[in-house]
Amino acid sequence: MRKQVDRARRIAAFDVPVLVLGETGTGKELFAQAVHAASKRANRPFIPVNCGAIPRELANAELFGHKRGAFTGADRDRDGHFKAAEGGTLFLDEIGDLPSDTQVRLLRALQEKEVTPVGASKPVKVDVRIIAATHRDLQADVTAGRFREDLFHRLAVGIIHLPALRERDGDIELLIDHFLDQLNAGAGFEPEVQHKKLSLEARNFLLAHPWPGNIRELYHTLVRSVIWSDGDTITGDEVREALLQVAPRSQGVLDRPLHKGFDLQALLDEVSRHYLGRAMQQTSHRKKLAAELLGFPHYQTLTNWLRRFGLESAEDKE
Ligand SMILES: Nc1ncnc2c1ncn2[C@@H]1O[C@H](COP(=O)(O)OP(=O)(O)OP(=O)(O)O)[C@@H](O)[C@H]1O
Repeated sequence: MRKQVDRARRIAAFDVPVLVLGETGTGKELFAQAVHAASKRANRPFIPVNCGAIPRELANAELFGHKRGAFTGADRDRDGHFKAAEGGTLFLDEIGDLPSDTQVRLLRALQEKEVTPVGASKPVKVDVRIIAATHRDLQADVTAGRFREDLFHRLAVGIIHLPALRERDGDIELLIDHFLDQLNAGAGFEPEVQHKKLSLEARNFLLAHPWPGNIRELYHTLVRSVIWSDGDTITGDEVREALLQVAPRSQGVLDRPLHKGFDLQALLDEVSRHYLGRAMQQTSHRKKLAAELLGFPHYQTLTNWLRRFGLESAEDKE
């Protein structure tokens, strides 16, 4: 984590695109804001955009703007997010969700420093720094042909890789104390000052949890613990109750309705893909360890499966 903070500091000083990778809730947006705040663009706008939330057919118009009459419903000229971020930073979250023609336009914007609004005949100059982020394995998306390789390299000039909370030995405890202090000091609650502490059991439970939702999940679990606990000492049971368990997506594979069009092979592929991805992530892409975790007798088997599912990544090691 320290290495990534150091990297962010250095990158901030150079006006290059940045790609922030990390699971959900690891602090990608917070890092993007920090890079912006430490850059020479600090007093210009920081515009966050969630690419995953834009309907595919509107992606170009949302980002680059459109002219009146460019499509049904375009009743006037509209500026896009690029224009809004002029002179500042555009934070493109979930960049992996952008449709391929928008990826082409974005690459052009990065290379030529100009964008063409939908329906316009001439490009306009823009001065915007792009910070992109994704929780997906973008390198695997490139290998599988879902994300443009040229755009990936262009964005990854400044690359920051945020570790999952469970990989940050010792930091969970620091964050627990930090958030608890914040909540005790008020943080918008009534009564304004509290003296909530964690029992040893509660603390040990929090330290042992794998935190798939990372820092966001830890923070909200603590908020619920503080609100729900009766006394000044938060008990193990209260913390357990405050932790909202989200069932992993693979759960329920045995309960899918059997109907016409049911595709057993697709379901098996979904499960395989899920566990392959998890094994690679958990072993920091060390294939021998991942093969062992998955119970493959030979590690070549894993290599074959990764290829089959387009999950090979430049980070893979023996
Ligand atoms: N180092 C940190 N210290 C304190 N709070 C943090 C830290 N990192 C992240 N957070 C908090 O955790 C929450 C999630 O952070 P953020 O939104 O930056 O994550 P993200 O990786 O962009 O998530 P997503 O991929 O879901 O958009 C925010 O409330 C943020 O303030």
